[in-house]
Amino acid sequence: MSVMGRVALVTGGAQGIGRAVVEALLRSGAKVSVVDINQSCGDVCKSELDAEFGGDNCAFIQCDVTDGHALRDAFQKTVELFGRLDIVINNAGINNEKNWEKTIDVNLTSLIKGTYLGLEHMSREHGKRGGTIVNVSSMAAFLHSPHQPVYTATKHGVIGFTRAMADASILGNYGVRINALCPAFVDTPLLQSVEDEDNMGKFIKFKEDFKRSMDKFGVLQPSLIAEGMMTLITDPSLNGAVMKITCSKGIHFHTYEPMST
Ligand SMILES: NC(=O)C1=CN([C@@H]2O[C@H](COP(=O)(O)OP(=O)(O)OC[C@H]3O[C@@H](n4cnc5c(N)ncnc54)[C@H](O)[C@@H]3O)[C@@H](O)[C@H]2O)C=CC1
Ligand SMILES: CC/C=C\C[C@H](O)C(=O)/C=C/C=C/C=C/C=C/[C@@H](O)C/C=C\CCC(=O)O
Repeated sequence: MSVMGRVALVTGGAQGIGRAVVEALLRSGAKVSVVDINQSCGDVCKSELDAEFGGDNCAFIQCDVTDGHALRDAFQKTVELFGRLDIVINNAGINNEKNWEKTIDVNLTSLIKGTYLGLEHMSREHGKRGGTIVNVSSMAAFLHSPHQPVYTATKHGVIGFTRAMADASILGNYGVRINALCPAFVDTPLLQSVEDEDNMGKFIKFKEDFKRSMDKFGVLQPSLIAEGMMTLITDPSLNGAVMKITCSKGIHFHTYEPMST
């Protein structure tokens, strides 16, 4: 599927992985709505993207994804601005073991809301023409990081939810492909949260072990994550897929055994 002329909404799109994905989409001819809580970062992002890709191709919508009404408005505004919606990237995420309830709210609850809103705007069930959703999980879902138990739980949850919804989409003939992306460590501002007790909470005492884990597994560049993301967005054969991206194996897929009776 070509993304030329298609419309995408990317949560957490103002920096890091989200920003790299926004740029990849714009480069391929999509129009993109950047939905992010950070007004100043979003303003800088918007002016830089306007300079590179032209002013009519991208919008910044300031929105806290945990505010259900604001998130609904962000979807609506995207459709009003660009006339349609084809691609939803639920990417916004935080690492906060101290305020772990907020981590569940941002990383899982809001991602579920974003998926349901995406379906309202794209599913054949709602009289729409179909589309694609990618939910951002993490390799933490496979390595159950002892430095981030709640973060890890949210990323497991993202995979379970995504795979169940992908099956629902087939059963319900939604015409929407739903996939998950699991990067290992990526060089973004999120990595700085390892230094901060306000984020790590009582697990700050494992900080050095955490850093050893980053040294061991390496740190990826956001551009590679955007490359994997574009495959999930454009490959029509992918639904319920769980893409992993690691330094050792690059872009690859997790395989599941078929369910036995
Ligand atoms: N950086 C890494 O090592 C890895 C990151 N991930 C996941 O990738 C996704 C993106 O992470 P990064 O780009 O690394 O993080 P980042 O911190 O660089 O960027 C996250 C973006 O999300 C926005 N955001 C945070 N809370 C929000 C909220 N309540 N409402 C709206 N926007 C909000 C931030 O303002 C920021 O622009 C997250 O889901 C993260 O869990 C997964 C694996 C590894
Ligand atoms: C302070 C950092 C905050 C948030 C980011 C968070 O820690 C996160 O999501 C990071 C996850 C990193 C996981 C890294 C693991 C990498 C593992 C691989 O190299 C293992 C090798 C192969 C995988 C096996 C397979 O079948 O693919």
